[in-house]
Amino acid sequence: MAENNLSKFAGVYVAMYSAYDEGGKVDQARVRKLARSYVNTGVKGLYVGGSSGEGILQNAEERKRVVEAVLEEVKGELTVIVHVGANSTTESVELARHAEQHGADAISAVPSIYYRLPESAVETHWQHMIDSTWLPFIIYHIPQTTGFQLSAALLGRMAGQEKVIGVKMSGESTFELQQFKEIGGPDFLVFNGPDEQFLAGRIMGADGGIGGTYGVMPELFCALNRLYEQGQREEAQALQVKINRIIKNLLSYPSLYGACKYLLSLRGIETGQPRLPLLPVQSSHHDSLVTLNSEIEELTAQYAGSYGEKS
Ligand SMILES: CC(=O)N[C@H](C=O)[C@@H](O)[C@H](O)[C@H](O)CO
Ligand SMILES: CC(=O)C(=O)O
Repeated sequence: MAENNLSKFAGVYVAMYSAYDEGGKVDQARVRKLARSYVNTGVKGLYVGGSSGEGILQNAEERKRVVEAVLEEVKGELTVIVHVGANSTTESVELARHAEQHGADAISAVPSIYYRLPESAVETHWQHMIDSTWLPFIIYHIPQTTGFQLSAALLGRMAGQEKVIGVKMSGESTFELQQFKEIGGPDFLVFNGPDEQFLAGRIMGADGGIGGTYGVMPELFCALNRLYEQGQREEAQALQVKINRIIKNLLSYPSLYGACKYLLSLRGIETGQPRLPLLPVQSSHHDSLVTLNSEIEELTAQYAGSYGEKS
């Protein structure tokens, strides 16, 4: 099994936003349209219900409706990883079983948040999810938001299980990323989290990336990934710099997701507003986002010429 994991799962994954109607309810038709828009961009798959997907701001029924819509739309065309982490273990297990029943390719989870849990509690939490399905499991490590530091010892114990195939490394240290790869071994997948460091993460051993801003520029991240794989270091670095100007711009709005969702709406893909407490974009920001959208589209067209074909 282990050898196939790398080829089955390595690659670029959009951490997909959720889509709501104008009243803020999960809108399955909109979710499907958004998921469909990523087919043929070159991405390997979708990561559903994570940070960008606002899974922790939704109740279990809403999360299930998002997952069902994505899987009905793109199952078999894109690899779908479902984030099932919820604060209670029971709810996480329920979501894990649901993801399996509906044909997800893998599940993933953050630790339970709010309580400052000892490592043994987080381990138990994850273990219940792992044991509840036959699906591969990917740890979601994002210490700057969860406060949980994944130790080398716990990672080692987790990676030693056949079902635990990888870690999404959203911490900012590429040294730690490299250590995770070393602990997990060559067949253990490490996904780069910080989009701003995609290239750095790949150089230090990441097998791909899962990121929120990929959702508004998937082709650019696929181009970056290909430049890295083809050994075109200077071109890859130049593209990462251009991408980072876009990300820096996106991070200047009241919420990153509000800005990204507005960009999508400019392309005819309506996903509603982010959920409070994540702030919506304000009308005073519309003009600058229209300009940013044109910049992204120009850059995408530029790179489509030389690197846009799916390899
Ligand atoms: C902290 C956080 O949410 N990190 C995300 C995932 O790892 C990234 O995709 C960022 O949203 C992105 O790098 C923009 O800073
Ligand atoms: C960014 C990311 O990976 C997430 O939104 O889950």
